[in-house]
Amino acid sequence: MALTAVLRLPARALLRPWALLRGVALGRTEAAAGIRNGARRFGSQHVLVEPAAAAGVAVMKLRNPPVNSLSLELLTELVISLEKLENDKVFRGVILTSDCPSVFSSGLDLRELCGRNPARYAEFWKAVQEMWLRFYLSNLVLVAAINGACPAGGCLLSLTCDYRVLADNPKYLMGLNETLLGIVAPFWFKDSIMNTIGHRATEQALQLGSLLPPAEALQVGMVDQVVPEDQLLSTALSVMAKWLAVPDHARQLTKSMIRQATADRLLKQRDADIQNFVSFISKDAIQKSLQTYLEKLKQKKG
Ligand SMILES: CCCCC/C=C\CCCC/C=C/C(=O)SCCNC(=O)CCNC(=O)[C@H](O)C(C)(C)COP(=O)(O)OP(=O)(O)OC[C@H]1O[C@@H](n2cnc3c(N)ncnc32)[C@H](O)[C@@H]1OP(=O)(O)O
Repeated sequence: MALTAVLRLPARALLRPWALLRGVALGRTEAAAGIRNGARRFGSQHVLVEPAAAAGVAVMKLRNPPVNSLSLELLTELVISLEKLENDKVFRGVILTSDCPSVFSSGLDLRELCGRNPARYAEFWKAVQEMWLRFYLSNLVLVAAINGACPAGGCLLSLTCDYRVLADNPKYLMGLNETLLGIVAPFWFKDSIMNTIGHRATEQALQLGSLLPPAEALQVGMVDQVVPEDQLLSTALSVMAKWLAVPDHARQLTKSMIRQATADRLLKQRDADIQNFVSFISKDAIQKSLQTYLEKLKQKKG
């Protein structure tokens, strides 16, 4: 970026060099680098963050086409983006949504679970843990505006949020379907859903690997609201306004009081959980199941 262009930027942009550096790294223009109508905007390859119409609110969009599978890169960028927002005192709430048509997130990237070496599995699982811990314990208000299918790890990501709004479309199925892939959702996936929909509903949803359409997701409490697709963002903003009307310190301490014990269960055994994952996913039978599932997904089109 030329010096003259830098000098034309508002002073507050210069106080946040990461926003500029990101723009420079991506070779973008001044507007795309983060300054549009006086509002900051930043992005990485797979996560786009822009200020919402409401003060103090950012919209974080997943953009890993075609289906926002949670690769190591996307998971890492999600955590970095959230951290930037948490460190920027301007922001108090984030609306999490998808930039890919009709899919919120297809869950963990199956290519990360197949045919890799143990070190890579361990690195990937650490990133999944990190994403969950950082989003689950974030002191920002997180509202998921779910604008597409939301299976497995995608559902987990939405469960870290304080509130979920789902667009009303029968194709937007949601749930933890791990058992249908022949794999097992770890205890902290189970804790996330059980804290949301309760014990009995979890017994069914998790064992059956249920993917629920909007009306059923609402009925069981997996989402808090189902709205027509064209009202998704405005609803998320209204919800956000209600949550932001509460003083931050009181809400944050309350959130932590409710969620910390669940997070601590993982924090106390992160390494063991990684080892468990690596040995489970490396088994021949599990690899076979996953390969078959991936093949079926690919054949679906043909
Ligand atoms: C007792 C000890 C326990 C220890 C536990 C240890 C480990 C296990 C835990 C692991 C937890 C795993 C969590 C996960 O998240 S696994 C991922 C599960 N995800 C799914 O089942 C969703 C699969 N995808 C779909 O159902 C659909 O793709 C869709 C999201 C509904 C979108 O449908 P559509 O728009 O029709 O797109 P396509 O199906 O045509 O897909 C387009 C291409 O994307 C590829 N794809 C889809 N999903 C994934 C994925 N998750 N990862 C990688 N790639 C994916 C698909 O194959 C197509 O590829 P192509 O264009 O090359 O054919």
